[in-house]
Amino acid sequence: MYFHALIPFKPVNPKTRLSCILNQEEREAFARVMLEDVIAAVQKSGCSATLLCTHPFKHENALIAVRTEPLNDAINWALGQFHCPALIIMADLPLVTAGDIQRLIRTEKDMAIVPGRGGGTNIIFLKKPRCFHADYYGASFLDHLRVAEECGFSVEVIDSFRMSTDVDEKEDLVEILIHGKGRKSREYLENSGFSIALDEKGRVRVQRDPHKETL
Ligand SMILES: Nc1nc2c(ncn2[C@@H]2O[C@H](COP(=O)(O)OP(=O)(O)OP(=O)(O)O)[C@@H](O)[C@H]2O)c(=O)[nH]1
Ligand SMILES: C[C@H](OP(=O)(O)O)C(=O)O
Repeated sequence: MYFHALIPFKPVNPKTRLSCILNQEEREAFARVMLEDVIAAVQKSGCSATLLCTHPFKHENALIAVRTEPLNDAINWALGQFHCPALIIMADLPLVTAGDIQRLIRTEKDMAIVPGRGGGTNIIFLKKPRCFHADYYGASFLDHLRVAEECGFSVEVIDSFRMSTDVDEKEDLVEILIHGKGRKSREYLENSGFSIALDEKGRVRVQRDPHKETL
């Protein structure tokens, strides 16, 4: 089945929670390569991509809508335009695969949802998007379940390591370095001097080659 994927994307000064290890130029480049990984998976799954961007942006494989309002307002504007099922997928999920996306769009329920760690929402598939409204930030996963209930939707919650791994904090980079084989995001991190190391308690963490640090 062929569906439309809506990908919110902030190209300017994104991923501020990574400011401790990446400067603004690097965060913008890193956000773009994560987006590339997401678009590649979306396209391979047979879906088309529309980027809902805060600023003007170009991509050869995606339609662009520039919306300057806050995230939820921008998504809710877009949902109102849909006459067919829609996928909302965040741009910071570089481990996602085409098979993962197909798993969502094949749901027999009215809605499929993938939680992010810490209470967030990483992906939503909606058969009737016009009835729904987005409520991202905070414990958005619980909020989206509540909205689904108000809409009378049946819901499938999808448990998936790859889809639940959103990249917000420094610690999340470990997952890309370990599980991101073939991903542009992993290549970017490796070329920027990142690698994994063990801390004194034996936990895996990221480290950066001081010669490639720019902060
Ligand atoms: N259209 C739109 N997309 C947004 C906006 N804010 C964030 N996004 C996108 O929404 C997704 C999830 O956002 P966050 O994880 O908070 O990303 P972020 O705002 O770049 O990161 P932080 O500055 O660390 O909060 C990512 O795909 C972002 O690119 C916004 O105001 N409008
Ligand atoms: C947009 C927000 O992302 P987070 O800040 O949890 O990564 C959410 O999932 O509600």
